[in-house]
This record gives sequence, structure tokens and C-alpha cells, in this order.
Amino acid sequence: MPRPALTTTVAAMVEAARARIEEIETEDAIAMMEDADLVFVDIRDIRERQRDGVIPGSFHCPRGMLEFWVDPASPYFKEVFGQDRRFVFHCASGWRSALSAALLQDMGFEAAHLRHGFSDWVRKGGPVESLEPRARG
Ligand SMILES: O=S(=O)([O-])[S-]
Repeated sequence: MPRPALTTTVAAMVEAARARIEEIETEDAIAMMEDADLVFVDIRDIRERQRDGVIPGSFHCPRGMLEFWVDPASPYFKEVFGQDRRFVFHCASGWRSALSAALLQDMGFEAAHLRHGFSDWVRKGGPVESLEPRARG
């Protein structure tokens, strides 16, 4: 049976998201590293973090938990998202984080995203920390 045609593409969705969210260039984000009011939120999955490293001090919020962790009415709410701080979401290349920032905007949660993602962060010499794989019990 033929698959039904999609009504949009992921590229179109990312483009539409990018048109309405705050985007941070890598160089500017690196310069913001020392800002204690700023939280980098990494939405990549744990395997990407373990394989490629992380932005030091970044908070890991798997993309699948996004809405649940930022909503104070959710049983999964995370305190960090209740703090009066500036949040910059990132993924590997800026696609997932663009969609996430737009979704958060729809929820009324203010967040920017790292325009070119962690891969560009590494390319531009941003600091990277290694993550030890969790020991299995
Ligand atoms: O979503 S992605 O830009 O990291 S491939």
C-alpha cells in the first residue's frame, strides 16, 4: 500500500521555526560561557553526549522529555526550568533545537537555540567536556 504523502517536510518545519525563534551564533555563545545566568540545554540523546562530549556545565534534557520537564504542572517538571535564567537549547546541528525552541515558544517558555549546534561549537574551538559512560549496575 502506498504511503500517504506528508503535508510538510522537516526542512520546511525547521525553516518556519527558525523564522520565529531567537538564534544564537556559535561565536556569541562561546563568549557567553561565563554568564552564570545562562543555561545551555543539550537535547541530544545520551549516546551523542557520550560519543562527542558536552558543553561544560550544560544541562541534559532529552528531546523526548522537553514539554514535560519545563511545565511546572507536569509531574516531571525540573526545577532548573523554573529559574529566572536565560536558556539556550542545542542539538548537534541546530535542527532539533530549532523545532524545540519553537515548541517551547508555543508553550510560553522563552528560549533561544544555538543556530549551528554542537558540531559548529566544536569546529569553532568551544570548550568540550568528556562524559564517562554510566556504569551499568
Ligand atoms: O537535529 S540535528 O540538527 O542535530 S541533526
